[in-house]
Amino acid sequence: MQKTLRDSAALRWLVLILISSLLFSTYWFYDFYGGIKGLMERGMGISSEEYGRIMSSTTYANVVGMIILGGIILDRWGIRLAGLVFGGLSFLGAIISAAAVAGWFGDDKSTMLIWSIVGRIIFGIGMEVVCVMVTRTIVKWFMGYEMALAMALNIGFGRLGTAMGMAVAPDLAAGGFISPAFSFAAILIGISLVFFIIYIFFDIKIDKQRAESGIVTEEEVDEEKFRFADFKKLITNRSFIYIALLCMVFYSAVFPLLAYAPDLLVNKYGFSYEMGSDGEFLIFGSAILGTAFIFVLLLIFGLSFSMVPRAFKSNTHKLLSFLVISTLFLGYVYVLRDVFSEWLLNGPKTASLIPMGTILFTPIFGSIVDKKGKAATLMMIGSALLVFAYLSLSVFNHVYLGYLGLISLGIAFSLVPAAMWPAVARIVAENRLGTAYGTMFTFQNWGLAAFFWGIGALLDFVNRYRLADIEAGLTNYDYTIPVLMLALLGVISAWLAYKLKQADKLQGYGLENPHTSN
Ligand SMILES: NCCCC[C@H](N)C(=O)NCC(=O)O
Repeated sequence: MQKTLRDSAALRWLVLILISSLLFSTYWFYDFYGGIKGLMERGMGISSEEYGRIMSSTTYANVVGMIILGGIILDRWGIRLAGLVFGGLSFLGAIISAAAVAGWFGDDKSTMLIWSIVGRIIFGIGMEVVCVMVTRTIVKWFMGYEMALAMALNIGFGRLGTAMGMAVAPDLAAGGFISPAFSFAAILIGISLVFFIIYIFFDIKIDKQRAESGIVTEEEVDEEKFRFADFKKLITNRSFIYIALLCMVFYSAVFPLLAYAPDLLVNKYGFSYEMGSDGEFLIFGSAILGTAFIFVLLLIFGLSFSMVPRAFKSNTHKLLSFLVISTLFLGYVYVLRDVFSEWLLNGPKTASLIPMGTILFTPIFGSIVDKKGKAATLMMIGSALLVFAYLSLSVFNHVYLGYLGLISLGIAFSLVPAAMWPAVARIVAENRLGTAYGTMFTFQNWGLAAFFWGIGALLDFVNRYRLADIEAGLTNYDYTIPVLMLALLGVISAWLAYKLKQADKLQGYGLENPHTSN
């Protein structure tokens, strides 16, 4: 058979970097706000409820079906045009948000708030469809090759964006000026769009080659398309309903918390927002470059731990490679010990370690699910860990219990997605997965809309008699009740995972069975 561009490993990985950069930059923009929540409140004069409203607005178009509509548009227009339009929308939304906080539309609070919301709505439309488009592109290039690895790397780039956005934003907003943090995040999306435009040349070429060699038939393309009949079938399938509800409730307990986690650590445990010079690692005199370097190395270690030993057949080689990576990792931690000990007292840096941890743990749990199965049980355990995490971070006041809570949260955030997304592939036929993910992301956005806003609103409400003192810096927000509310979501998630396990017993999708025979 005639060779195409995707038969070259180097080109496949180049394509992955070009398109995953969009995930990196859009996850960065989505999540960097958490690192500067306190600075935004002071800089824009907004309350926690208003901060929550800005975060929640990311989902407004998606709660009324924009992701599904975006999926249909993606089917009709294809990767190139849809990628440009939706990537362009996320860039436009980011520019509007950056212009809003820079005071371009007016520097009074309500103008900045309204335009920030407009920016986030437009960004949210683009971002979610970009996620679907990037996944499609990976399938196009990696089907029959290293698809699972490519998907893991892709989500790793996204998590790296989240972590770096949260950790670096306060450095960019030095002196309390939040505008540079917004402009930088918007520029990142612009750069990744340039990468996407470069990708388009490869996409045109491979489509030509595939057409010439007759690899893609019309029916094959049609198979992937969204159909309302599939949608109706999905939402009447008991197992799918439970897993979609679990997706909504679980992510509602995790993503919104990330938007408040640095502020929670600052207010509850007295962590800092801005980094002292002891915690700075400078490269060419720049703390931002230094932080970026530390995170990129963490990513490389995370991926090496989970992928290099697995690549060897013999147990001796597996063990040897694990020992070599562990030694290098310990050396890295030792050299940076002073920096890390400062980081663990800084709100944004500590919170950013949660998404970083998932890069290490998600592939490990993924391979456990492959080998041992027990997907529904693991989702129950992950949800129970959420309950522990949020009890530790709310009703108790000891900082070490707080760290333990954050670690549990990181494990839950790795365990549930690692078990959930492959489980969907067991419940739903492969050629209907696009519709299934679009539907689940829509449910997810309903939950996110409520809880991004709800945490901020509840925070203002329970602290209503102390708000003036909080603004004056005389006292701190009490996060107990808002975080306790998230513990309740953990309980509901565990119950939904249990119901999923029961439904699976009846319907026989085999969620508890291993994916591989060994
Ligand atoms: N903070 C990034 C938001 C990503 C939203 C997206 N719908 C999603 O859930 N992706 C899967 C994931 O686990 O990130």
